Amino acid sequence: MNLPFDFIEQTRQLMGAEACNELCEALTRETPVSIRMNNDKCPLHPLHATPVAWSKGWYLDYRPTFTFDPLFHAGCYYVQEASSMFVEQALRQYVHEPVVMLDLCAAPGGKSTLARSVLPEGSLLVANEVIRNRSQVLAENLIKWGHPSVVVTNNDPADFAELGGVFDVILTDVPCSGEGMFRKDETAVSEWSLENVNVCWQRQRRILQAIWGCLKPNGILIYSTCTFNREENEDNVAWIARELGAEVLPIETDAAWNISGNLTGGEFPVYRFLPHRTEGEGLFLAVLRKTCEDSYEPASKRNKKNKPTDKKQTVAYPKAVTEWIADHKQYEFSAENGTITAFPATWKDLYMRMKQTLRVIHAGITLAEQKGKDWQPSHSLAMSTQLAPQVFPLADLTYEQAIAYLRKEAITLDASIPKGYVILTYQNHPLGFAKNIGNRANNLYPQEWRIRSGYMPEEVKTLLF
Ligand SMILES: C[S@@+](CC[C@H](N)C(=O)[O-])C[C@H]1O[C@@H](n2cnc3c(N)ncnc32)[C@H](O)[C@@H]1O
Repeated sequence: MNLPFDFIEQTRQLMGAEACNELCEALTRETPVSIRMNNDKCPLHPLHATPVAWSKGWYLDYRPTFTFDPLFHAGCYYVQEASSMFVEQALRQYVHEPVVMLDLCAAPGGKSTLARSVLPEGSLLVANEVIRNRSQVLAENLIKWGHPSVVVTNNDPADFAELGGVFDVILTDVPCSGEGMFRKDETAVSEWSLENVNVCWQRQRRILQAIWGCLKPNGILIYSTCTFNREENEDNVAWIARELGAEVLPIETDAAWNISGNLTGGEFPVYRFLPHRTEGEGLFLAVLRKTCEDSYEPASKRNKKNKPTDKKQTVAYPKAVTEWIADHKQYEFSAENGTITAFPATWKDLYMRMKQTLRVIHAGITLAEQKGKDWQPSHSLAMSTQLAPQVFPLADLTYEQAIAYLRKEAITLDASIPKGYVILTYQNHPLGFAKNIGNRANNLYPQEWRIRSGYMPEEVKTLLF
């Protein structure tokens, strides 16, 4: 890999010649493979793996063929590079009560799925992505993760102003110049320039400025990038503290983790993962508490004339559908435009406001979609940790059948499986629904999520337990 001359020069100035050389050498090495288990679905330890010290993640000694691992599609784990898992420490050390958290720049969903596993039960997570096709990937990953207290939106940061200062925690994992991704992503190297670093730090400030009023006074901001330069990191943290009004908070760490601190001589604590010192990609993270008292008033208070809501068609639906999830009394149900959704009742009012002001692309559990006179159970229900046991018959698939199902190919089930909607599982983990009509079963796997590759690796390495 040919690192840009200006990058080497900038890094040498920041950390000195020796550290810069070590970093550049580390950027030529193989990227470690790491995953995080979804403990709500699969609380197992992978084999041939070592724990990530600052998180509940695992480094694998081998590289599974994730696309061809049915458990990956079942949401049993997420493939995430290890440094990013440090967000877990920030949340565990500063969030102890149920909160409303916004992950503003969330796609593809690594830190959102992590946050959803770590937040105290009773919390609501709003995961947002401004780029439309990336927001679909975000929704897919959060649906597979299966937690019901999630809203996925596709909005520009400025759109959140109408909601008001409703968030206790905001994570801004901002778009950056990506120096920490150089060994993972060659385009990060080819697109890097000093001009782009300038564009990035200014864009990051605009994003922070736009969302700051949505954070409650005393709320927590987690600021992170995957780049090394000071402009996008320490300089931006100093700017947030000074211009927006915040104090920078420390995170307790273990010296053995080899995390580096502030490289600019500033007094405030920041956490840098440098690939020559820690086993992972580049990450910068800081935690701030909002000290200024200002936050946005919700739009309904600022302006009595509320935005007109979409004229959604509400329809009647069979109450039996509500029993497809466990603890259904904890949920509010709505049936709009041929889709039945269950959403945690605690957050009903906020959810209504989000539907009025934001582009919500997924929320809670999508239970069923209307097909003629029939209510067809949704994939989101199959993926949900709240799926009620014993409502649908189960059929456990062989590896070959599971891959065929995930490719959305036709499948035939054993004659003992009852007709009607069936949950197909692999190693007892739900993969999705099929409608068994006897001589064959209609494959209800979402078309857009299917495995597209016709290739089957000669040696299939899946995750080992
Ligand atoms: C570093 S990535 C997020 C990675 C993600 N947090 C994760 O852990 O999987 C930054 C994200 O910000 C989005 N983004 C780009 N421009 C943006 C903007 N102006 N405002 C908000 N987000 C933006 C990008 O599309 C990208 O998905």
